[in-house]
Amino acid sequence: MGLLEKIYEPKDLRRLDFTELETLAQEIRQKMIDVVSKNGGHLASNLGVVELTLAIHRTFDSPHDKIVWDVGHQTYVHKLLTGRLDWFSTIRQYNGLSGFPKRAESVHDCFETGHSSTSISAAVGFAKARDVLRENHHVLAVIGDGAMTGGMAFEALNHAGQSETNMIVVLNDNEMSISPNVGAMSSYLNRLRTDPRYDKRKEDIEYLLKRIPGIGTQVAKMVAKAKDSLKYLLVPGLIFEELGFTYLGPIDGHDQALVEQVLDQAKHKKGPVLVHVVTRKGKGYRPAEENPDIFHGVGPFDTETGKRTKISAPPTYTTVFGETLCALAKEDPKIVAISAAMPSGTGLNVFASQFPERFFDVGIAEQHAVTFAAGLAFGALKPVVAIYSTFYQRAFDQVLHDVCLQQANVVLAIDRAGVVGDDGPTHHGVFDISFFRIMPNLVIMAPKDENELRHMLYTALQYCGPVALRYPRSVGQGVKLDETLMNIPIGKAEVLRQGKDVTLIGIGPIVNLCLLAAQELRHRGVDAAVINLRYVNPLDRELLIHYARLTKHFITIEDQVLKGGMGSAILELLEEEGIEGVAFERLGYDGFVDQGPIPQLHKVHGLSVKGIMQAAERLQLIRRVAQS
Ligand SMILES: Cc1ncc(C[n+]2csc(CCOP(=O)(O)OP(=O)(O)O)c2C)c(N)n1
Ligand SMILES: CC(=O)[C@@H](O)[C@H](O)COP(=O)(O)O
Ligand SMILES: [Mg+2]
Repeated sequence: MGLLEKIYEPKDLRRLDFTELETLAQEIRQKMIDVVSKNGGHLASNLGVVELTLAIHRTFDSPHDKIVWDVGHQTYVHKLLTGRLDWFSTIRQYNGLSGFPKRAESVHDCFETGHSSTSISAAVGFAKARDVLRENHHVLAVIGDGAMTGGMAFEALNHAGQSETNMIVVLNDNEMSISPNVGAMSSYLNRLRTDPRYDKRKEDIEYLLKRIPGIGTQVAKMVAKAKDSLKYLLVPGLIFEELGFTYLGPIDGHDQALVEQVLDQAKHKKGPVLVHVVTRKGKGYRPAEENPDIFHGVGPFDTETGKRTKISAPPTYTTVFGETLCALAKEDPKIVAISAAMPSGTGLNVFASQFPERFFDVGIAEQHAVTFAAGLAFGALKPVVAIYSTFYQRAFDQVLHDVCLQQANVVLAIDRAGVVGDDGPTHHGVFDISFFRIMPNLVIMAPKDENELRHMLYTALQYCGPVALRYPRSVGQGVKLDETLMNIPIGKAEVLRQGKDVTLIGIGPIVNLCLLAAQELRHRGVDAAVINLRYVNPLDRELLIHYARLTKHFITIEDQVLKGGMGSAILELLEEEGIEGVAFERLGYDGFVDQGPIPQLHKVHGLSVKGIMQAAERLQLIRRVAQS
């Protein structure tokens, strides 16, 4: 039995000495490497916080003390130390342990995350609640340097610094977001990390003071006590100090004893404290240390070599998007691209290397990314902002107020639209049609395959006004890619199959299921039309009205929540047109969706041929479909 098996709750850690802790840290790293090599997951970030997490749990008393993790992708160590070792092998799997903090999973997960830069706000909330209720516990936010680039983090620092409440922000600085970290704050942290003057000057000043005849030693002692004022002497203008925080650091986050010592110091200070901890992303596993970006969120891999299992598959939508954008940008020098800290995830890394002056990584700042794009557009450029669907939720008002209201020529590329798989409910991109569809002036399109994606991107860049283009996380359909790109008329759907008994309508690649279902229905004597809607806004009103009158039965399917989605848009259209008597079935999600493999999630939620057949049965077009 290893040491890890003997840790049932965090307090078990407190009886270990530093040699045992070193052994435990190794066991934790091995466990994470083994499990993530099978399930996939956020390995590098977790390897980097082993000593830090041990130190936090040894210094503080969770769940009495509140530990709020930012993003939450680095909570595997925390999970292993808080009674979840037995389920750890199920992490990120269907019905398994979540890859992020989950309140329902443990009392030690006091706040759920997945989206970045929320931890300080939540921690101020916990701290203020404690103050109001006159309770007595510690509150910590653990935030990475990447997450610290997000606007919410600055808003919360601003609030916390003035509030004078007791709370601790642990800044885990590994110089990395998913890719190398960007921005002025990152440069500032780098200056703090690398400034040799801090320790040197402190020693020099103490030495000089001690040499003042008669009173030197006394003064040196007084100054050493007044550490904060000494620090002002040494590192003037520390941003965090100016904001009202006591700044402690930078310290080596892999020095177990030192981290514990400084956290303990922070614990006894009054008011907000920021502890700046320097760690190495991927620490302890060479492939991850060498490629922290690849091992940020990694699929299954060989633990010996760190190599991913290669499966031959068509290119992903993301890859086709990135390559098509580069091809178009070669011809048009006005095209520029913007990423919010995800150049490789969005396929814009290729653009970044080909057109470095025309590429902008703004950090984890989706709101800024969108308004910045509006500014670029009014400055006569053609900006393409590529953000995951789930992270566009952050930029709702910027799209509405800064892009749509002013009709800015901005292309909003919505990557990871639809369910995304193992990251689960925090990351599924299943709301964007609903929240974008209500925005006046916004054209919304989604391709049925990667070839259509290319034409749509071309169309979006030709169009005058805001366009949103949504596509999923998955690999493409493996179709041939046309060399010459063409405009797809705005608001025109595509009839994939004629039919007179029922109309199956889909948007995005999920529409391909309708073709398969139409064949099945044919065997059952039902003649189904299939429409690739292409545009949710504007709708192809004429075509939809024609098929409503002809078939009188509609089945819609979308990789999206039902409320406010594509099916809802068509229902609204029928109502507006006063068309009655159309029997309607909508397939999509009803609320948050669990984690799990994408095909399984589709199946569970009826986004399948069987699901369409069952819908046809409910419409009484066919008799009962066999249950399996
Ligand atoms: C709002 C939002 N945008 C983008 C992301 C994607 N994302 C997840 S982790 C991450 C990098 C975080 O870097 P950091 O906080 O430094 O943590 P590290 O992985 O380095 O430990 C990004 C960009 C996100 N989770 N939330
Ligand atoms: C934690 C986080 O938000 C990202 O790391 C996300 O998991 C990336 O998802 P993809 O794997 O789809 O790029
Ligand atoms: Mg980081």
